[in-house]
Parts: sequence; C-alpha cells; structure tokens
Amino acid sequence: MSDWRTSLSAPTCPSTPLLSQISCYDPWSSSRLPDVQRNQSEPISSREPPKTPPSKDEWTGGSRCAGEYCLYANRAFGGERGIVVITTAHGLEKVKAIAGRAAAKTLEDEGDSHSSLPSGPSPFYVEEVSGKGLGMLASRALRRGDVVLTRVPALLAHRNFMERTPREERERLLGLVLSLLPAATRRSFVRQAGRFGGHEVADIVTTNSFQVDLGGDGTGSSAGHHYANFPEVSRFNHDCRPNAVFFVDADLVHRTTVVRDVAPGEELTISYLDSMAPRAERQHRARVAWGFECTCAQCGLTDETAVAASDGRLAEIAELEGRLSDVKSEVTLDTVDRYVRLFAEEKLEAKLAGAYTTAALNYNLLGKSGLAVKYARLAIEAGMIEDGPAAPDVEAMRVLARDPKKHFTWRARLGK
Ligand SMILES: C[S@@+](CC[C@H](N)C(=O)[O-])C[C@H]1O[C@@H](n2cnc3c(N)ncnc32)[C@H](O)[C@@H]1O
Repeated sequence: MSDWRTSLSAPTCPSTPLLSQISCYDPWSSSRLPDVQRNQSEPISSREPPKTPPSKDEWTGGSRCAGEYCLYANRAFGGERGIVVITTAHGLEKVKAIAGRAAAKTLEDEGDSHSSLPSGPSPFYVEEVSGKGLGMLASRALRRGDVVLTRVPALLAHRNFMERTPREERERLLGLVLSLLPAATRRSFVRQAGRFGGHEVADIVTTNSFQVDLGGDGTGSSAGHHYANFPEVSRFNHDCRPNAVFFVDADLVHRTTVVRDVAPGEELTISYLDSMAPRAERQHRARVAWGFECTCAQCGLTDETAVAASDGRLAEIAELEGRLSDVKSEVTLDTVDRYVRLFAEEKLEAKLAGAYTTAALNYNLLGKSGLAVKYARLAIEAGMIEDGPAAPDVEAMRVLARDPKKHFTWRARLGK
C-alpha cells in the first residue's frame, strides 16, 4: 500500500528533513490509489432510506449508512456538478466547510486562482492510445506551467468504508451514487474505465480514484482518508517520467499542470507510482495495483546498460539526499550540483520542487547566497506547479529567497 500522506489541515512531517528546523509540515499530497483491500471485518448497520429527495442547493441523505459511514449528496456542489459523499459525521462537516468556501467560486471563472487554464479551446482531447485504452492528447503545443485541467470531485468515499466494509454493504451504498448525481456528472462518471470487474461503481472508484485527506478527527491515523473520484481526470494514463503533475488543494480542486514542453498530439501523462523507485519495483507496482505492464520510455529501455544507469542514478539521488538532509554529513558544492544534475539526466521534471528546495538550503548552508536564492526561486516555481501556491515548501523558499543571510541555514555547514 502506498502511504496516505498528510492532510489538508493537520501538520505532519517535512518533505525535507532540513526544513523541520523551521517547522514540521508535509506538503499536501494526493496520489493514485493503490490496490484496494477488501477486508470484511467491521460490523455494519443499515437504516431507512432518506425521506427527502436530493435538492439542488442543500445536503441530503444521512439515513443510508454502513456502520458509521453514511451517504450524503449535494447537487449544487462545484457549480451544479454535484457531489456524493460517503463518510462519517466528522467527514461531512469537513466537506460542508469546503463547499461553503467554494460556493462563491466558479471554477472556470477568470481570476480564480485554480483556473489558470490556457485560453482558447481545450488543451487536450481524448483518444484511443495503443495498449492503454483511452488517453489525453495535447490539442496544441503546451509549455511547462500550463494548467490543462482543474476539477472538483464527483464522489468522496471514506477509505475505511471502501476497504473495510463488507462487500454487500459497500455495494449497496455505492449502488445509490449514480441516482444522486446530476445527469451530466452521471454521464461522465459512468464513462470511466473499470479494471477489476464486478460492481460498476465500485470498480470505477477503485480504478480511478485519488487519495485525499480531509484531516482526522483524532480517532485514528486514517480518519480523514478518502477516495476522491474526478471523472474527467480519469483519462490520464501513467508514465514513470510524466509530462504533467497534479495536486489536490484544500478546496478539493484537482489541478493538472504540464512540466515540460509537449507537442500537439503528444499524450499527456501523470505518474501513478513512485517515480523514484527502481524500474523493477515500478513495473511490479503497475502490474499488481493497476494490472498493466508499464512500457513507458523509462521502463521500456531494452538496453540493460541503460536500465542499470537509470537505476544507478535513482540510487545515487537517494544516497545524496541522505547526506544533503543531514547537516553533519560531508557535503560540498559539487555534491549539490551533482544531485541537481541527476534529476535532469533522469528526466524527473515532475519531481523538481523537492530537489530545488534541498539544493537551495544546502547552498545556503555552504554560504553561497546567490546560488541559494537562484534555487529557492526555482523551488518556488516548481512547488507552485507540483504542490500549489499554498504549499509550505513554497512559503519556506520565499522566506529563504527574501534574505538568505538571515535564514537559519546560513553557513551552518561552515560553523558560521
Ligand atoms: C485511470 S485509467 C486511465 C484511463 C484509461 N486508459 C481509460 O481508458 O479510461 C487507468 C487504466 O488505464 C490503463 N493504463 C494507464 N496507464 C497505462 C500505461 N502506461 N500502459 C498501459 N495501460 C495503462 C490501465 O488499464 C489502468 O488500469
């Protein structure tokens, strides 16, 4: 299972250990869901169906439940898009708060910070891609930083409901989802691919969801974890060296942004997996969790020397990261330079925010304020793309870029 990192609200651990010296946090993260466990351990209960039909502008439901997880709907969420939520009472309160904040916003409105979509016609179209089913293709040339899609979810389902509720009870609630979504959203929802077979909605959710954490209620580490389904986002296929990245912000907006130049007709991809893992591990994960053989350019290398070189670079990045994250370890300017170059050589344009943050901090630790500011600015640019403008790393790099010599890291590797 992949980790369920961080939450919208709860502070957790830093993405780079050096930053823990400022404050402890972890950037908000959402990633593709792993294979779903179908444990059947928790008792469930069922209540009477809701008496009131869903109305356009209020939350309905709360009477169809499996244990502590109940079904709620709001047809006005996201500007008529509608949402169905299967969660605890605490989870519902969190979603209501988000809906309240988002109510004033229309996603595609100009001036909305979430909708910096390139102007003009859609930047992508959906088409069959050999060996992958449908995929997203660029309809024109795109550049790093171009946002190609922003969407709010159509369904949120608590992780424990999805993974621990007995199948029959789970499918009983999931079977009501389509009838509670507005017609247009329902059509998008059912067009999503399934992979596991069986119950249609359950299959769609397990094949196409992202993990989001609404913030716990203190009753357990997974209390805020939800599967979030964004039907229009579900056409992005996987690549271990993707040309686009995504994050889900505190208003549950999923945003996908291009990280390198993309030619018209080129497929737009995101990574479902840990791009930093060695090839065998990535391929295993794609096979086991997603049921496909990863044939992306990096996995499809046929020359064993090239494979070994790629895995070697990833191992070296991990080793250097260990040293760069430890103020007491032996680090020179060449170490930092080598670390950054490895990301470029390995085509890791989707993972630059952390790399540049580590570089900026280390240049400052070594008393190189010019380089520290240069990399802090690069980290801000990459962080806005990978994690969003509100990400703690982005703010931390703003602080460093403003006045490197007043930063706690200044010359700290040199004994001041
Ligand atoms: C979220 S869907 C992506 C869109 C999907 N291709 C469709 O037709 O709707 C995930 C599924 O797409 C397929 N897929 C995604 N990336 C792939 C890749 N790199 N190679 C082969 N199949 C892939 C797998 O079947 C996977 O379970």
